[in-house]
Amino acid sequence: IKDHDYFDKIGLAYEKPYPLVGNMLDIVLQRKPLMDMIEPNYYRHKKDKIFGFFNFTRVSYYILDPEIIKKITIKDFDHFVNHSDEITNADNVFNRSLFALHDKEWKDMRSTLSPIFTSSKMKMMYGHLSDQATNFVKHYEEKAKKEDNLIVEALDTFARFTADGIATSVFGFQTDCVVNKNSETYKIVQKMLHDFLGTIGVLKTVFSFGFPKIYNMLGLQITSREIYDFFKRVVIDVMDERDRKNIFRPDVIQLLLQAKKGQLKTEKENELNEKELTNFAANIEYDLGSKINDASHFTQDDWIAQGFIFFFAGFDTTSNLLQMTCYELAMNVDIQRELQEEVDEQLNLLDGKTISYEALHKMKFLDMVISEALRLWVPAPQVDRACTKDYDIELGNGRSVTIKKGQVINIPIQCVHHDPEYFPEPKKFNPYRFSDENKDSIIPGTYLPFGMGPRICIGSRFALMEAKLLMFNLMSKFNVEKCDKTPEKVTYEPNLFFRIKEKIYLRFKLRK
Ligand code: HEM
Repeated sequence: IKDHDYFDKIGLAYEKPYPLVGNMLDIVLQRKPLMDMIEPNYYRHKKDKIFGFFNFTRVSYYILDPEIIKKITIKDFDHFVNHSDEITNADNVFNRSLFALHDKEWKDMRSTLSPIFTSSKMKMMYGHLSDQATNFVKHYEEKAKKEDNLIVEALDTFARFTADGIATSVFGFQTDCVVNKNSETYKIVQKMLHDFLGTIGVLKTVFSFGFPKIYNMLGLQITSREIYDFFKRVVIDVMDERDRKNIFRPDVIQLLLQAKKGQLKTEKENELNEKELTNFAANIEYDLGSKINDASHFTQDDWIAQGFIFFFAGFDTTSNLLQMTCYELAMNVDIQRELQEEVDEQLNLLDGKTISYEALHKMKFLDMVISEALRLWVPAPQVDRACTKDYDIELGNGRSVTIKKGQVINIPIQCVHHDPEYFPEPKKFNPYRFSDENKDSIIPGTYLPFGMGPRICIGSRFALMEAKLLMFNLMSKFNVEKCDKTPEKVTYEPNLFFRIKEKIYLRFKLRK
């Protein structure tokens, strides 16, 4: 309770804390999902623009105002360069990943990696993902021919597709997660998630947060040896082999190898004209002014950590996006028909060929559907920043607050996305919010499914390409329908992780 009078002293509205657990009682008792717990506070304090919050014993803040969100993430980014280390400190692999790196180390790594995720590089990897999406649909076509009533469990189905997609286009190896129920790779991917999100992982994280010194003294870790060895094999051993044998394959490992040698650059002249592509939710990569040509100071473990984070950050998020897009299409049949009309128009133009990167990214309704799914069911409903230099926020009417170095601010993305002031009838799935006529009226700072500013998700283009390819192929052959087991209402698990509680079953019905 040491700091419980902190917000009274600085004159800021806050939520009354309990000893030790602060404002996290509902989470500790597993009574509510994090964002359900935050939402009433969001509306209670909205006019204050910011409120104080006790993350267990630590003083932190929730930022509610879009203008302040923009300032913190973009204009005054140099005060908020890092994510908090509350979770990342518990694990040596996560801790060296781009998500967790701090200050100059982050800037160097981000500058080194960002050329991997430009549109020209996405186009280079496109073929692998396109093959995965076609194979996925072929597999289910075969199944549907045998089973008239083909019911799938959405998360597992799309997680298998996402795992195969990342394995081939990031790591350069073919996996069998979609076609083989007992796939070894899929077991490893599930173990990776379980290490972090299972009970033991959560207890370790909470312990490391409360007692960091004892945690380190005991040499505890979250990533198991098996997962570390897996990423060592698929990152380091493959890079070494390619280097030795001079093998080239268009995937992220190839680009990492180039980055490691300091040879990777963004070639502006080869980039596609983003304005001609519809990718509303995609990131703008900021110029960090750090030109890294020599990446030799990064260690083997640094490269393993980047391979790990590409899988960890990209896998569950994209699977969830696909699950919730299909769920909404099953519940909103008119929207599904409209999407299929757009898909069919493209199919007519293609005359049996596969769709190109450009054509896929010019499909406006597909982009509207995905953008809306990301608004309503944002896969990462909250992001944070640690304050690196004291920062004053003007709150109006002569009020201000100073965020101190080391304190953490949270941005409740889901609350902003669900606020009727910014998105009328917020719980309604309405892709027209993102039509050409409407999208300019979206207030900057109120739509941020991939975060915002220089620290925005580096993989947004990859995720959108993967999701669009799957949806295009799926909609061309199947109607996605609700069945007896489809839940009418979907909620999140009552904990810190943003995972859907209900299993969502859907019917894949072959189109006539
Ligand atoms: C629908 C899919 C995805 C969503 C919604 C998502 C969302 C996010 C969000 C909200 C952040 C934090 C941004 C911030 O703090 O402002 C983030 C960071 C990150 N994401 Fe994603 N992500 C997705 C897919 C991916 C994929 C496919 C990859 C890799 C291939 C990826 C790699 C990363 C990395 C490395 C970071 C840390 C970036 C940094 O700190 O510089 N994500 N993501």
